[in-house]
Amino acid sequence: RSLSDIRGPPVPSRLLGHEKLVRHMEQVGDLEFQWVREFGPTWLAKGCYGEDNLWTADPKALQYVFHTSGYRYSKRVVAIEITKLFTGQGILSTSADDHQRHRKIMNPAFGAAQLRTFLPVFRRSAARLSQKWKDQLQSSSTSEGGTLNISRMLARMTLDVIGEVAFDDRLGALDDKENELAKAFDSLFLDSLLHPPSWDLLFKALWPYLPASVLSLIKYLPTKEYKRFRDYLHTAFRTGKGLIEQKASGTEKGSKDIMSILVQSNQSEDVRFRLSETEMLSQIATLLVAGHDTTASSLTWLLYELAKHPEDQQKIRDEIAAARARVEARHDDDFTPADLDAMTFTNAAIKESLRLHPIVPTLAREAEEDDVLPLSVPIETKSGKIITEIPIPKGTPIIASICTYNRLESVWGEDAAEWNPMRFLDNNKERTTVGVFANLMTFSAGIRGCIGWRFAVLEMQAVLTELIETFDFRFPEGVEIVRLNAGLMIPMVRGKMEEGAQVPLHISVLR
Ligand code: HEM
Repeated sequence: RSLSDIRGPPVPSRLLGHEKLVRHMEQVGDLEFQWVREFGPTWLAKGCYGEDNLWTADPKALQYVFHTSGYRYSKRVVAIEITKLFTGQGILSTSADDHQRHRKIMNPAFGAAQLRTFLPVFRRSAARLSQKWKDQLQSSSTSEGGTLNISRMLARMTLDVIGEVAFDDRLGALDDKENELAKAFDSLFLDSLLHPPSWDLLFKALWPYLPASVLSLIKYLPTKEYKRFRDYLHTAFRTGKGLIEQKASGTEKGSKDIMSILVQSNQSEDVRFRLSETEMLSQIATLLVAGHDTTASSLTWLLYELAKHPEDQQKIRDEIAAARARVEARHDDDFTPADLDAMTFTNAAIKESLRLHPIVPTLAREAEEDDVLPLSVPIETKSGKIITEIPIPKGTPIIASICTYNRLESVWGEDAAEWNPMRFLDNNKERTTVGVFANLMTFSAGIRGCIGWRFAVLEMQAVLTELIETFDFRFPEGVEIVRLNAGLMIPMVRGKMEEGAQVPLHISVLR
């Protein structure tokens, strides 16, 4: 079981391997797209200190690692420890046994029936955002509209949404520039994880060898990265403490928000399997992070694509108008989840944007035991063999290139790198089924797949319909958006990186 016969790019540094190259590449996916063309969807690259990292975008391999194998491919120490810095001991940073316990208690809050009750909140919040943008446009632009950075306000709106549906709390991030949580979150990942220096990469590569007592001190390191995470966690815990006390006091009986369901679910669990208070607080920090910026970024990329493809934007607007007519004919106030699901082109556009812009571009796992990784696309080894399985030694890191899988020509066709929502309406194509949604890896797959994917899709549908009914979006001339990798994929304007995350769009009001 050696990976030495697997091909891969030449190693630029014995000490840093490909790690620095990958973490400093100009745009998400640039190197991986090139490597797939050269070596096929599975290749070998080096981590720090010469560690073998098996990269794959192969559908069968991904499904095997993330879905079929259960917990046999675990999260890596570095990923867990970094996640702990901003979510504490929540579901995202747990290992196998604990994870099962967390997931069981959280599942009831994410069922389809529960989700339906959130739709009015999504729609109300989207309408508030519309009004906010209208006010901003009125004060700053001509009758033809004006240019706004959409990413910032979308993030504040989704923060308000998660506050309301998860904790039944009005965070007020959209209206309050000084909102404490929103400020603690602003640029958190950019400040902490973008372009890490060599010392940090080498330091983190040592974490798997440090005892737990030393790892628990990492959060106190005085650099900006660790301080930002520490401040965020502190703010999230403070916000969460009051909420938990409120819910546990029983005054909230019958509440349908995520946290109330979680508290009830926890109380009805056998004492041995309950979540501790710290774990509950960590869940709040986790939901605040995982449940808002992810959806906001995905909506940002969707509006960016629609601004670049005005003909598709119009198609969506027409579809919304037809659905609106049906809603009015039955004397309803607003769309139901079924109305939103029936907008076929709109949903195809949502899927296409999630495909091209997965905001978690890579995920790492580690083989718990010796194993054989199956491939759907055979690869040629250095010695000239064509193989469809790779024997892998215990401990091998598997790096899933989600952004590459989502653009693999063998899955998506020759135009895989292009925007084409129609691909999701062409049902004749035979496809593998990877991931939890639409054959995409954007929400990951299997037992650790995104618990909130239905939530995110419904929120995207609800917000998109409001915004496309209300505004016309155009992409401004002379602007280029680049996709930076700060753990999450962040959009920035070329030449204006110092201004942080932004997507400026020209917006005019339609109604
Ligand atoms: C478009 C939006 C979203 C995307 C692209 C996304 C993506 C992901 C991905 C890739 C993972 C796996 C992470 C890993 O293995 O380390 C994940 C996990 C998770 N997501 Fe999402 N997510 C989104 C929205 C949401 C929302 C709205 C919520 C909650 C309201 C949420 C809650 C979670 C939680 C709790 C986990 C951990 C699940 C577990 O470990 O069992 N996500 N998400």
